[in-house]
Amino acid sequence: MRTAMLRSMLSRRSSRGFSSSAAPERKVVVLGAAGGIGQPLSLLMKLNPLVSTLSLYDIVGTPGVAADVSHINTRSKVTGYAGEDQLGKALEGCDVVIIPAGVPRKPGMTRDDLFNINAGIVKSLSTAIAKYCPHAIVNMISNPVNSTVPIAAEVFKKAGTYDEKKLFGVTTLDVVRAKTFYAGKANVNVAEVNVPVVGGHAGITILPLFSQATPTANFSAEDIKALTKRTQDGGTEVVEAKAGKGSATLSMAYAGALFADACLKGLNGVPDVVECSFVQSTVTELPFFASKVRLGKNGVEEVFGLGSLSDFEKEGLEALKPELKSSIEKGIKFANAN
Ligand SMILES: NC(=O)c1ccc[n+]([C@@H]2O[C@H](COP(=O)([O-])OP(=O)(O)OC[C@H]3O[C@@H](n4cnc5c(N)ncnc54)[C@H](O)[C@@H]3O)[C@@H](O)[C@H]2O)c1
Ligand SMILES: O=C(O)C[C@H](O)C(=O)O
Repeated sequence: MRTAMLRSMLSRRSSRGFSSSAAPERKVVVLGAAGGIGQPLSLLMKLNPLVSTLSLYDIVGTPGVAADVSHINTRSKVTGYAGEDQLGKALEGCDVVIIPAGVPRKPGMTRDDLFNINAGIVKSLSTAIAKYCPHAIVNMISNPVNSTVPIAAEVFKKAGTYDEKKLFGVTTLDVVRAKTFYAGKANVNVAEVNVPVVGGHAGITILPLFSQATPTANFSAEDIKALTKRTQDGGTEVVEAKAGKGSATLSMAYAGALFADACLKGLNGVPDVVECSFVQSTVTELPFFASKVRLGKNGVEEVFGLGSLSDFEKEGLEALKPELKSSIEKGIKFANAN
């Protein structure tokens, strides 16, 4: 897609209520900016008129990405930071921190197989966030999200900076996929489709609520089962197609940019910004759970309940709880043991 088209698309989405010159100053940082997700996500954040300062951090490779992205003639000023000694500068004054830092899956792996490497990365980045931008909104992309979000929460609690309204596991890609697959099957305009996706972000913990999808479609139980499975296995579909060269990067960058844009709109006081996200929750007995949330000036303004579920979805909900509970507990245990 040509840059002008992308820019106009994003600015139409983003500037509701603001021209870019009237929008408040907002600093956004991408941690892991030189990676497969980080690079296209940095591009999309550069196109977002709600961003005034774009900070790009990675352990290596960020100067090149930052120089490249910085030539795009949009509002934000871009700075690249490479290596741990520059992490503080990258984070200072940030309103939104987006974290796609960490290793991706290869075929045959589960997201939990990434825990051993990514848990440590997320823990050290969260420690730095608590120190340098304790009031920032955090968008966690690094897998396994079901564990990395609880890790960040524990780190922030220990540092005395935890604000449950400001920590988000990014599950937007599940919603993006559910919308695409539903629209394709129903043969309706995907731009008009809405599907809540709840639970977590791994396998059966991803629970799309097709009974609440709009516009409604008359699908058989078998169709719903197949759509649910395809949504749950969407990440694996990409991992297998990439055959060892990583997982979803482009669709994830799109989803990450959508979610960060929603957070910025919320911060800027745009009303009725609602997205699904994995947050601290009392919707079920689990301490973290993805559901629809309303975003506002303080981050999460309201966590919505699940609404009415079909019998199939009720079964899915009960089935996902043990796995999600154990992934959450694994994250909490790691953060407190190390
Ligand atoms: N939430 C989701 O829906 C979703 C979707 C796709 C991928 N992911 C996850 O996102 C993560 C990144 O995927 P990718 O394809 O971009 O991987 P990648 O390997 O292409 O990029 C990761 C980047 O992180 C950087 N990095 C490593 N340690 C770091 C640290 N301590 N600080 C800063 N940067 C660091 C690497 O240098 C690299 O540039 C993976 O864990 C993947 O599973 C999540
Ligand atoms: O599947 C993965 O490992 C990456 C990501 O979580 C996804 O859903 O695409």
